[in-house]
Amino acid sequence: MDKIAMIGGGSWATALTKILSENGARVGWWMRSKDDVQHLLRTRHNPRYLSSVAFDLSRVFPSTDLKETVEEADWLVLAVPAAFVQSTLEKLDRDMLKNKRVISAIKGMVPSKNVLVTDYVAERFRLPHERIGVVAGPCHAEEVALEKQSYLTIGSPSLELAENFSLLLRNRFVKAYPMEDLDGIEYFAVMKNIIALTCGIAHGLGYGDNFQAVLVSNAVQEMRRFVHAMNPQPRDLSASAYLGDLLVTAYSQFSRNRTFGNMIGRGYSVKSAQMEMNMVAEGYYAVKSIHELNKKLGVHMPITSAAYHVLYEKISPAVEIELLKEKFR
Ligand SMILES: NC(=O)c1ccc[n+]([C@@H]2O[C@H](COP(=O)([O-])OP(=O)(O)OC[C@H]3O[C@@H](n4cnc5c(N)ncnc54)[C@H](O)[C@@H]3O)[C@@H](O)[C@H]2O)c1
Ligand SMILES: O=P(O)(O)OC[C@H](O)CO
Repeated sequence: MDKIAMIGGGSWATALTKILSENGARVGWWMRSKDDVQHLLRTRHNPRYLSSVAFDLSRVFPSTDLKETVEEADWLVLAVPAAFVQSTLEKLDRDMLKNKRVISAIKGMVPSKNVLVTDYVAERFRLPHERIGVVAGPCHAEEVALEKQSYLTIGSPSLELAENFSLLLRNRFVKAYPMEDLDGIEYFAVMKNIIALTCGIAHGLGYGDNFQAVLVSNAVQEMRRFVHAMNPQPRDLSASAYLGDLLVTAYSQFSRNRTFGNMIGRGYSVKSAQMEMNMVAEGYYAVKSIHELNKKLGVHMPITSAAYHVLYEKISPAVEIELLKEKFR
C-alpha cells in the first residue's frame, strides 16, 4: 500500500485525498484545525471544503500532528496555498524527507523568496529535483467531488516518479500523464492565476467575452515570453498542462482567482475581497513575485504589470484595463 502524507485542509487537498484514498492508498491527512480533524473523524466529511465527499477512515487518517503524518509516509503531497508553505514546512527537520518523494500540488510561489515551491523544497530539505514533482493540469476540486472527467499532468525531471504518481491518481474519471517539464509547468501554473484574476477584473468592470478572448490570447504570448526567459526549452504550450490550465481558471465559475478579480473589478478593496472568500486566490501573491522577478529579466508583461498596479499600487482597475486595451492586438 502506498503511504501518502497530504499536507493541507483546503479544497485541493480534499479532492486529492478522495482520489488517492479511493484508489487504495493510505492517506495521512494533516490540517491545522483540531476542530476540522475532529469533525472528519466523527462524520467522515471535511466541514469546510467539498463537504459532500465521504472518506473511508480505514484509509484516511486526519491529524494535526505534522511530524507524525510525514514520518509515516513515502510520498509527501503539498496542498496548502503557497503563502503558507514556508511556515508549514519549517516545522519539519531538514533530514525528514531524506527517503521520501515530494509532490507539490501548489500553484504559486513562496512569496518571501519569490521561488518556485519545488525549488524551495529542494533547497530546504536538500532533495534532488529527481525526487520532486508537481501536479498540474486543468482540474477544479469541485469537479473532482462531482466525479466529472478530469485530466492531470505530473511534471518531474524523473519520468519514473511522474509515472508512479500518475498511477496513484488514475481512476474512472481521472486521467493522469507524466511529463518531464517541472519548471515550465510550475511557472505556467503560477502565471495563469494572474491572468484569470485579470479576466475577473475585466468582467467585473463590464467587459465581455470578446475582450476576454483577446486578453487570454495576449496572455499566452506574455506567459510564453516569461517562461522562456526563466527556463528556455522547447515546449508545446497548447498542451492541457499549460493552455488547458489557463482556460479552466480564466473561464470557470469555480475559479478562485477569477472570482477574486471580479470583486476587485466591481470595486471591492483587496482586503474586503479576501474576507468575502473562504478560499485563497493564489494570483494575488503571484503577481508580486512575478513582478519582482521580472525587474531583473525585463520581459514585456503588460497584463502582469496592470494587475500589479491595481492590487499593490491602488491604481484604478478601469484605468489599467483601458491602458491594456490599447496594447492588445
Ligand atoms: N482548488 C482547486 O481546484 C485547485 C486545483 C489545483 C491546484 N490548486 C492549488 O492548491 C493549493 C491549495 O489551494 P486550495 O484551493 O486547496 O485552497 P482553498 O482556498 O480551498 O483553502 C485555503 C486553505 O488555506 C489554508 N490556510 C489558511 N490560512 C492558513 C495558514 N495561516 N497556514 C496554513 N494554511 C492556511 C486553509 O486552512 C485552507 O486549507 C493552491 O496552490 C491552489 O492553487 C487548487
Ligand atoms: O481556478 P482557480 O483560480 O480556482 O485555481 C484552481 C486550479 O489551479 C485550476 O486548475
